[in-house]
Formats: sequence, C-alpha cells, structure tokens
Amino acid sequence: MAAPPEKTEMVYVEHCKGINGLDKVVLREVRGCSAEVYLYGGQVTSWKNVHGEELLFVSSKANFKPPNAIRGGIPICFPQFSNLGPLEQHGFVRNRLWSIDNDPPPFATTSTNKAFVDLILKHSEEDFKIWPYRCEFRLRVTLGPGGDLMLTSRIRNMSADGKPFSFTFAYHTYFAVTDISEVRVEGLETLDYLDNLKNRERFTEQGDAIVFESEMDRIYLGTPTKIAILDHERKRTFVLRKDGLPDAVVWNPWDKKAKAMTDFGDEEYKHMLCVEAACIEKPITLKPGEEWRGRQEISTVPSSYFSGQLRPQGALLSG
Ligand SMILES: O=P(O)(O)OC[C@H]1O[C@H](O)[C@H](O)[C@@H](O)[C@@H]1O
Repeated sequence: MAAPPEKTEMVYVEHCKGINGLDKVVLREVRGCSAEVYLYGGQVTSWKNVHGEELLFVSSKANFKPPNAIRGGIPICFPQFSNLGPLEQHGFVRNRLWSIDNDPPPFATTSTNKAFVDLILKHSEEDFKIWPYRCEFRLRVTLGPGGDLMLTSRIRNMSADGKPFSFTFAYHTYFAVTDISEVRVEGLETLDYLDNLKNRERFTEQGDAIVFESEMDRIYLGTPTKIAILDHERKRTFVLRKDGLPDAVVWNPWDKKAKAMTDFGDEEYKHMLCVEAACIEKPITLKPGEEWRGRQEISTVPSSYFSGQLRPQGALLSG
C-alpha cells in the first residue's frame, strides 16, 4: 500500500534575510495572512490579508539602510515623539538593531496564538550618553489567526540608582489606502487636538468625521480606544484598537511635503495615511523597577459592516 502523502508542517515563524541583508522575521497564519518584522527598528514592514493584499504602506523610496529610519510600516517612536524634547526626531529606537528575545517574561493572559515574535532592545552604553537612563524595551508582534496584528510594548526602568525617566511614545502606523481623498477617519469627532501645522495650538474637532483635502498633522487627545479608517474605494475599514495609549496622531504630508522628503515618492501621499496610537500630551514616568505597557491591535472589516455605527454615540464607544 502506498504511504499517505506527507503533510507539510505550517511554519508560523520564519527567520530570514530581508532587503540589504537585514534580518527579518516572517509571521504566517493558516489562512494565508502574513506579517514581516525587521530587527532593524523592531519595525513591522508588511501586513498582508488572506488574499495576499498589502495593508501597510512602505515607500518605494524607503531606505533599508542604517542609520536611516524605514519610511513606512510601523516605526516605533520612543522615548520622544516628534521634536518634543532634546533627542533626535521620534527618538532613537526606530534606527537601532533589536534582538530576538528568547526568554521573555510571561504575559498575564495566556494566548494560543502561534505566529508571534518577541524582540528586545537593551539600552546600550552608547545610547546612555544621549539618554542617561537604564531602560529595557520588549516588543511582542503577534499575527492572529483571523489576520489581526497586535503589537505590545513593555518598557521597564532598570535603574539601580533610583532615577525615574519620562517618555512619549507612538506606533507610527502607515496604513495603505487606495485614494486619500476618499478616506475618512471616524472615532475622533468632537475631540480636542493639537495642530502640528499651527505651533501645536489646541482646537476642537468640528466635523462628523475626518476627511483629507490637504496636509494634516494633528495630535488628537484622550481618544476612545477604537478608531476606524474607512477606505471608501476598496470598501475596506481598518479598525485600530489601543490600550495604554490615550492619544492618536493623524498625518498625511500631502504634495509639497512629499516632494521635500527624499525617502518618499512625490505621489505616494495619495496612497497612505498615518494613524498613530500614541501617548504624547501627558508623558509616562517610570520609577526604577516599574514597567509600562502599550498595545495596539489593527484589523480589517468590510466597510458595509461598520457603516452608520461609527458615531460618538455608536459602536466606537461601546468597547
Ligand atoms: O519624517 P519623520 O521623522 O518620520 O516624521 C514623519 C511625521 O511623523 C509624525 O506623524 C509627525 O506628527 C509629523 O510631524 C512628521 O512629519
């Protein structure tokens, strides 16, 4: 009798080389969705659904070359968002080489997810010179069986000398959209925001959703835990859920700024939108031994599913 055909084992986590020989980790799930994480920056650079469609934007001009940050995917801004402090723009972890964390401390809740990777960035002596604190940053990236992508950061003050530190933070997520002028963001209505284009002056959002007709760079404050990004043309809605991250940045550079960025195509602003789960207005302070956690989960649903529910009184506030 012929032997039964051998079953090929599903590889949920693959360590390999990416662009310019940089180390990357590919996460895969049974139904065909996938994600990629570069050790450089601890940065997610790809997130594909079961049809193999890319859901994150990465510029065709992105430099995958240290010390440049990678333009696209999900860069992590830490310990400083933007230029809100003495460090380089968005802090330094987005252009450091992270390591695989083979022995991460357990999470309180056990999960049955198989496609995940744990990374760690220990504060080097070199970095101590620019940021004189003892810090350990652990990042878990998980691809759920349904294709949802979860990032959990655990940041700990490792100081032995009693020195606290403060930081601001953002998951600088670049969503891929079909046509920015047909995109709306729901869940931020009626909130206050700081307008980065007007010296961070404070305004209150008046529209019943955010739409895009020109450059936008805002920090929405104290937002609900769910935000939706509706890609009208593709009838796809991204749902962003966050925990420990009260603020949300919304950014599109539009044509003029796009042209000024060397690692960004002139027309690419039409096909991306950054919505960033963040903690900016009130920095986090950690005493020695304390740990902070910040989590972002992104998923997609057909737009019709959410249609009409995304109002301040609607689904977004119900959990
Ligand atoms: O060019 P980068 O340093 O990556 O920053 C890109 C953008 O990041 C955030 O969204 C800020 O709010 C913007 O002001 C900034 O232009």
